[in-house]
Amino acid sequence: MLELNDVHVHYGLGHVLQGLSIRVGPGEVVGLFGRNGVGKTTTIKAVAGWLPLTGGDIQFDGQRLSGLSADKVCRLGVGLVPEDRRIFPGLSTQENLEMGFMQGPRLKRAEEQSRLNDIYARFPRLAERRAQAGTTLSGGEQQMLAVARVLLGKPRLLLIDEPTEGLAPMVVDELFSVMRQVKEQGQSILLVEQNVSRALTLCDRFYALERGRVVAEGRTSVPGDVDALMRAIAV
Ligand SMILES: Nc1ncnc2c1ncn2[C@@H]1O[C@H](COP(=O)(O)OP(=O)(O)OP(=O)(O)O)[C@@H](O)[C@H]1O
Repeated sequence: MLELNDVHVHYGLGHVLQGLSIRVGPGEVVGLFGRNGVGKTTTIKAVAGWLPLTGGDIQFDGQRLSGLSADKVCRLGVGLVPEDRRIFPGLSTQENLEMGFMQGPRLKRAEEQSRLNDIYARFPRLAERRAQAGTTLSGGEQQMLAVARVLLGKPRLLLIDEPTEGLAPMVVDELFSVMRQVKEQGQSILLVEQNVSRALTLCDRFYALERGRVVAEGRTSVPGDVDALMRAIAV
């Protein structure tokens, strides 16, 4: 479904992704792990069309993503939940959610309403706070809002960057349960997460990165693969 082939990304002279090749299959949850600064966020941003490639290519369902704008990538069914959540100041929770419709194909008002109702049923705390300014929600609620906003567009692939960073254990549980539901509905996820052991309970497969390249990969169901991952990312 998603395929990165020999991808290179530079920030000026900094060669951050140095020939990265990974893939995500339909319905799969794939973890991207590694120490700070190895290029995980850069990978997510490159897929989402936020950063240009300096080499290689990215395919999604047989279509070339590299070179497309972030907007076009989104319309093809790739939803990004960025690390910094991007809650719009001055907008209510509901208005923040509705921004999720701006990026996808144009929908009839009735379809938008029905998707909003589904989201509020799944995220009752957002329903209770629909009129509250998005930036005044708690960290956990803001993260739920960022995930819910992307889910409104019904992407086939979600890119989720460190969703649980700085959140209380109960909120982390909730987020993992939301991601599990997403998986059960057949949507794919490429997940960057510092809480590796927790992420492994959700992921089907994983990659470990080191200096912008894959140094280990495998399946969570294979203990030897997990051991190799843990060795690769040990500090
Ligand atoms: N806008 C930028 N300009 C210059 N260098 C950057 C920029 N963004 C990231 N980098 C550098 O690129 C490298 C990879 O960063 P990236 O954010 O992809 O790492 P990461 O694996 O996601 O790390 P972390 O776990 O700390 O978020 C780092 O050395 C970082 O300092």
